[in-house]
Amino acid sequence: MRILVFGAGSLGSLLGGLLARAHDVTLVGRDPHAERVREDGLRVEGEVSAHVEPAAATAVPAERFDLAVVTVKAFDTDAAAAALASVDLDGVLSLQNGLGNEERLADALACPVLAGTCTYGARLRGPGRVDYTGIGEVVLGPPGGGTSSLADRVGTAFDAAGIETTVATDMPRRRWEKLAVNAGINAVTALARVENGALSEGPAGDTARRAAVETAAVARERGIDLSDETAADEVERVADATAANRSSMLQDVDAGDRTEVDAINGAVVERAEEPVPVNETLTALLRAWERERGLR
Ligand SMILES: NC(=O)C1=CN([C@@H]2O[C@H](COP(=O)(O)OP(=O)(O)OC[C@H]3O[C@@H](n4cnc5c(N)ncnc54)[C@H](O)[C@@H]3O)[C@@H](O)[C@H]2O)C=CC1
Ligand SMILES: CC(C)(CO)C(=O)C(=O)O
Repeated sequence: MRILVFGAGSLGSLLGGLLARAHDVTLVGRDPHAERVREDGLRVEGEVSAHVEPAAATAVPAERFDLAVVTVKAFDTDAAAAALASVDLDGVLSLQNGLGNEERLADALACPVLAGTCTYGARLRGPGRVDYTGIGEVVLGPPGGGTSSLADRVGTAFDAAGIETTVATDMPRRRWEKLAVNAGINAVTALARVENGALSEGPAGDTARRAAVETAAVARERGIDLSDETAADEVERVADATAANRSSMLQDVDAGDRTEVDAINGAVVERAEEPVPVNETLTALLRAWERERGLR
């Protein structure tokens, strides 16, 4: 399969590196990372060690691809969609966190767009080097649910590359469940400057669970079968399972970078029909932090 990975940072480089073991992969990212991959290949270290040599560029090549995997941060999705609009593609898969990415890609592109959630852990360590920090899985399928031959083909391709993959027919529920987890964990750990494990016993755990429960209520307003208990239990389960993690949003705050709060807690606030005070507060505080640093 000819696969384009658009947004070759941490997650895109890890998955692109794993996919390159079985497919013809082109990474689109930024220099110096893209340049080093062109010169010396890509080194995957951590849970798996590999040295692969995918093509790498800073702009989309004028070639045909069977699939584009989108792994830019949510606030870069519109630019990614604009860049992909000129590419001859059979399909697109978003593996981004947050809500709205698939819809924005589908609005801009003629080919089918698949939704995806990813619990692999990845961290770009320097040009040409990516750390595989946690084994997870990719779940993918049509954004509105149901089956598709594209989803089946992509699932087979990911399996062939040794990526733990589930082709799902209930992506709407899975996307909202992942959103509830991120709405609970990411913003709270970023503001408190704590690792995910601090939510299990500490005072911030209740805030995380309440943000997730608010998210579940908004999901039910939109016909998604997601209970308060499931949302709260998933926050606790994931926080325990990733206890030593600094969440991606905390890593963004650590680095002084823009966060994905608009696509996570902000997306809950934007879609809520009833007040969601915890998500409103988390969104406002992170936006204030970003504004203070000229990030928005
Ligand atoms: N890193 C991880 O372990 C996981 C990340 N995610 C999600 O995956 C998405 C990506 O996350 P990360 O890889 O951590 O972010 P990242 O910031 O490391 O990677 C995104 C990359 O896309 C590049 N990019 C953006 N626009 C571009 C353009 N127009 N042309 C070329 N390159 C462009 C950026 O330079 C950056 O290197 C986010 O939505 C994140 O929440 C989900 C699960 C795990
Ligand atoms: C599941 C969790 C919270 C793991 O840290 C994550 O997806 C993230 O950090 O973005």
